[in-house]
Amino acid sequence: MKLELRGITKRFGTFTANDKIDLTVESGEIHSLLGENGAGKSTLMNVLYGLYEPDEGQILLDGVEQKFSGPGDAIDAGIGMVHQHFMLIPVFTVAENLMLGREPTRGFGILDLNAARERVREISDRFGFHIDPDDKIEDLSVGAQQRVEIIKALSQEASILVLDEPTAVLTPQETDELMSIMDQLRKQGTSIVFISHKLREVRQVSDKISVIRRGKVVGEADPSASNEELASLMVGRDVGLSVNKAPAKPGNADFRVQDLTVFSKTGSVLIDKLSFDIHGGEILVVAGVQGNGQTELAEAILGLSATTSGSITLLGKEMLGQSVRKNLDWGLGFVPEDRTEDGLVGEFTISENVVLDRIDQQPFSKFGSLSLSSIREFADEAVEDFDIRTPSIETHAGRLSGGNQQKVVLARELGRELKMFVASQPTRGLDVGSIEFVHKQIVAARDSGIPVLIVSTELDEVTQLADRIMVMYGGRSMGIVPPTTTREELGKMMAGVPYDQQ
Ligand SMILES: Nc1ncnc2c1ncn2[C@@H]1O[C@H](COP(=O)(O)OP(=O)(O)OP(=O)(O)O)[C@@H](O)[C@H]1O
Repeated sequence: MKLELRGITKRFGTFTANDKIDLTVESGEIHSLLGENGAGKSTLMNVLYGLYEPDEGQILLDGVEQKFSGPGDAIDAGIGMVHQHFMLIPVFTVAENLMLGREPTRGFGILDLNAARERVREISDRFGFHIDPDDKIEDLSVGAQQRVEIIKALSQEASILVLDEPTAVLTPQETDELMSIMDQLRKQGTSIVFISHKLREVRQVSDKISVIRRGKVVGEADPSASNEELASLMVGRDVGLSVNKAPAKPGNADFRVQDLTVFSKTGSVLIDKLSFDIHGGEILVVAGVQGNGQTELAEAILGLSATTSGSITLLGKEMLGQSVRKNLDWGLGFVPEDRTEDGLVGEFTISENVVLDRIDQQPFSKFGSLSLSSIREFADEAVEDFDIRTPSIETHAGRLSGGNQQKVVLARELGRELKMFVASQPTRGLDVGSIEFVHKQIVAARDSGIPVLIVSTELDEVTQLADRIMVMYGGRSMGIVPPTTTREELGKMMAGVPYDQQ
């Protein structure tokens, strides 16, 4: 089915998020939308999916104008959307989730469980998804859950599929699988609108690329264009795609982890007698396929893990067994993996979010009362320094684009005196210009002389940012290696082969 968006304008108050956007997606075409954080990509897709009513403009499918008053209408017209945060019910099976189908208010899509099972099998076989209709969602990997979302959309006869940053949460292998699924879907005539900040993927999979900047389409790019060309078209300036940093000048081993063991609620071992240290003025990047203990390591440092043994010390002080609050007050800057769950309070304003856990401290509180001018001043600086695209510092954080939410968290955590900085997936969802900026900030934190621990699944980020790399597999370290280690060697470590046995 051919999709045409003509002159779509969407305003939020006085702010124009989409400004007369024209976009044509041919039948069986993969059309990528490229644009910096806050450019208006998700807003445009929400208009297409009936979540927002445009202030101006038309949506045409095969030349016929559509009026959507909600997602139900868009689904009926053949539009499917795979959200970044999945809409599946974890305790139900794949087939049961399909039965629930559609939007909650619209009742059931497929009423008969056997029919739903059959539908899952048929679609899964046709595209090689390897999904069993009786699998429980909570038992599936993130990649498999995403395939269930795609099955759900296809079971509703979607002929236009919107994938909004689908690879942000995937492992490299899962990303490859998704790319080949997209290719299959295209061959069978499905049109796909693909949103990603990863230029390599966009170039690999697209038939066409449209670039959006500040709410306007600023041009089309050829998939054969170089990463540098795409980046500068997107951001409007040249972007350094590699990290510029002087060699580390490591000081003392300020941060030490000794025999750290972390247990799950059910008693299984998530981290197994892990020992390593990080020197002041050094960046250690913890690499590995998601789910090998990296998240648990970050959480243990913060003070979130319930059952642990061993020790974690920063400048000689034991952190394990302390409350989160104590560890933050001691000088730990912490960026969690999931900004919307753990990093921000969506209903609070940007000003409130940048001072969140320090609101009762100097200079934000004086003699027991809040100093609104200090809070405002700090928030203005954060917005300026971190280039947070927002109508105002009084905007609710939940209203910001994904990448800009991440910048709010980073601004808060880097904007104070730190003794150590820990960040999980610090550039997830960020555009290339913002990644360049965040990497500079991380290097600056290192150069202030503190130990820095970064958890990342992006190999490019791992090798560019690290002074040393620790690869985790099955809750253990497969070795601590220099950033010059080859991708092949790192790949083997990620698959569970210790460096000294290669
Ligand atoms: N409901 C809303 N109310 C007010 N402003 C909004 C709302 N939704 C989006 N915006 C604003 O519209 C702009 C575009 O946001 P959008 O989410 O479309 O960007 P994006 O291109 O998808 O960015 P990212 O790559 O960071 O996900 C942002 O400045 C955002 O703050």
